[in-house]
Amino acid sequence: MTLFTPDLGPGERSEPGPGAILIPSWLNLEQQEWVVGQFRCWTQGPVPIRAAKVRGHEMSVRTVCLGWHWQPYKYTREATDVNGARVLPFPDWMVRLGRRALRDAGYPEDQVNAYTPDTALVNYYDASARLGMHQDKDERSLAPVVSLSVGDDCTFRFGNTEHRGKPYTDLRLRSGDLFIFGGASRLAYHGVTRVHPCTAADGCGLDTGRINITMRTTGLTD
Ligand SMILES: O=C(O)CCC(=O)C(=O)O
Ligand SMILES: [Fe+2]
Repeated sequence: MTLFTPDLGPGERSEPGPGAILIPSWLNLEQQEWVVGQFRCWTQGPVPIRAAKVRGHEMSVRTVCLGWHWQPYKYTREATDVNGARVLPFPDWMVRLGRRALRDAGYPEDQVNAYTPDTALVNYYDASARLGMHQDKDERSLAPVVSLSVGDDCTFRFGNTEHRGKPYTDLRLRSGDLFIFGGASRLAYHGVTRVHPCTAADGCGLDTGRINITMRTTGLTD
């Protein structure tokens, strides 16, 4: 296991894998707190936050979706595995935020402007939640996935595109960090091996646990 611990200042970009970009403290505390406020609204419904079931087993992570509802192996407009309600729309501000993420990561302006994510998976991890190694491949588009974290730190395992095993790199994602799965890393295996309780930045808006938002492009039309 390698531990990727670049000595990065806030906002400094690094590339832990080809096309994978990490920018620490990309969101400031005020923005983090605002995102947490949005999260609290999203969890109120119409589709409540829930633990998805993968092959009959509840995940330890709980998820609420925007734009399209993710259930293992597919996206639907209605949360047919929860209460049948239509998920909240994908907010315009999140499209703008996604574009700013790509711009700050160094993407060319034409790709920045073309970036139009249409779904977000918003995960909540309590202190014991984990996410096994997987690829984000239920989307038909290979547009980059933009990930934002708020709250407690986690150990994020960033692997290879072939299988769940080594080589992988363990890196610490902290409150406010931006991570992008693009280019050759778009289909890299990844997971969360642990959450580090009581490490959240003071003032981030979340007392316990961790929120992660991944915005994605489904490639689907109604
Ligand atoms: O929580 C994270 O940092 C990653 C989340 C993730 O991989 C997913 O929702 O597919
Ligand atoms: Fe993922």
